[in-house]
Amino acid sequence: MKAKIVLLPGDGIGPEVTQAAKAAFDAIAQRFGHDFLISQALMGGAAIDATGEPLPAATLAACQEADAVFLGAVGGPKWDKSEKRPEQGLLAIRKALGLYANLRPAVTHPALYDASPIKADRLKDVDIMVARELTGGIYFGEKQEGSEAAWDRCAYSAEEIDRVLHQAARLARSRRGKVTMVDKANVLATSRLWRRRTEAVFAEHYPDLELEFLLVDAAAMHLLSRPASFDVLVTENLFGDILTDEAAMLVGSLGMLPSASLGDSGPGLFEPCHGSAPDIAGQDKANPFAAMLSAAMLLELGLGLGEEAQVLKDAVYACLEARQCTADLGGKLGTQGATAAVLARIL
Ligand SMILES: NC(=O)C1=CN([C@@H]2O[C@H](COP(=O)(O)OP(=O)(O)OC[C@H]3O[C@@H](n4cnc5c(N)ncnc54)[C@H](O)[C@@H]3O)[C@@H](O)[C@H]2O)C=CC1
Ligand SMILES: CC(C)CC(=O)C(=O)O
Ligand SMILES: [Mg+2]
Repeated sequence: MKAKIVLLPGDGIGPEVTQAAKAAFDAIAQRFGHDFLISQALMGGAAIDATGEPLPAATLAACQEADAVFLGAVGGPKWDKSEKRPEQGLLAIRKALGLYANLRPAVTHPALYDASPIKADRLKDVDIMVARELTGGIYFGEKQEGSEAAWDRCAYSAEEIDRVLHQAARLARSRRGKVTMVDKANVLATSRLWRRRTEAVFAEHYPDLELEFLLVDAAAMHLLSRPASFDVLVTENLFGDILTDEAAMLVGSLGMLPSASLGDSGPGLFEPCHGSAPDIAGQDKANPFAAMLSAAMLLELGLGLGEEAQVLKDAVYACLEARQCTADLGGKLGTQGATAAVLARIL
C-alpha cells in the first residue's frame, strides 16, 4: 500500500526514539512491499527555535495531508521560561486534528516483572486500555497567570464526554466487557457531569457492559493493588495523563507505553506516552520500545495494517524475552542497539 507518514521528532529524546520508529516503518515496508512516503516536520521547542512557533502552519498543513502522524516528544528546560512553550504545540495539534480520544494500552509481560516496583503476583494478566479524553478539560480552559495568583478553568460539554465514552464502550465490547470511569465527582462539577453522562450513555447503549465508577484518588491506589481487574479505563484529560504514567510502572518503564490519538476522521497521531526526558537526552539511553509500539499502533489503527503491526509488536516482545533492551528495563543495550535488535527480527 502507499501511505504518507509525517514524523514530528520534537525535542530531547524525541528525535532519538522517532529514528527508531522510522527504522521500524522502513523495515515493515521492505518486508511487506509497502510504499511509505515518510517526511519530517518541525514541532515543539525545535520549531520555536527555527520559526518562533511551537506548531508552524506548514507543519499542521503537512499533518492534515498525511495518512498518519508520528510524534516523538516535545519540551525541555531550554523553553521552560519562554513566552511560547513547546507543549502548546502538542495541545494545538491535538485540537486542530480533532483527536479527542487518546488510547494508552498498559500490558504487562512476564519478562518485565522484575523491572516493575510492584510485586509479580499483582502483574499477572494486566491488560488495561486507558481511553483518555484529549481535547477538553483543564488543559484547554481559559487561564490567567499572575505573580500573586493564577487560575485554570476546567470545562466539559456533554458532547465532549459522550464521544469518548462511546469510544471506550466500543473498545470494551471488543475486549473483556468492563469499563471503569474515573472522576472526582465528590468535589468537581465537571466530574458530576461525567458521571451523569456515563450513567445515561451506558444505560441507553451499552447495558451489556460491566460499569464501575472510581474516584481518581482511590483509582490511583486500585491501579497498584488490583491492576488485573481493570479492562477499559475512561477518564478526563488531566486524570488520564497522570494515571497512565502510573500505569507505566506496572509494565516496567515509562519507556514502554505507546499511545494513539484518534478523532472521527482524518489522520491519527501516534506517540509514546513519555516526554522528552532531558535527563537522558543525547546519550543513547532512551528506551525506543514505546515509540516502536506506537509505530505498531499507527500501522494498525492509522493505516489498517493489522498483520504488519503484529509482526512489529512480536519483534519487540521477542527482544524483551531475550533481554535485548535498555537500562530502564535492566538491559545493557543503548537506544540504537535495542532498535537494531527489533529490526533484525523483522527483516
Ligand atoms: N508527549 C510529550 O511530548 C510530553 C512532553 N513532556 C515534556 O517532557 C519534558 C520532561 O518531562 P518529565 O516530567 O521529565 O517527563 P519524561 O516523561 O520526559 O521523563 C520522566 C522520567 O522517565 C524517564 N523516561 C522517559 N522516557 C523514557 C524512555 N523512553 N526511556 C527511558 N527512560 C525514560 C526520564 O529519563 C525521566 O527520568 C517536559 O518539558 C515535559 O513538558 C512530558 C510528557 C509528555
Ligand atoms: C506534555 C503535555 C501537553 C501532555 C502530556 O504529558 C501527555 O500527553 O502525556
Ligand atoms: Mg503525560
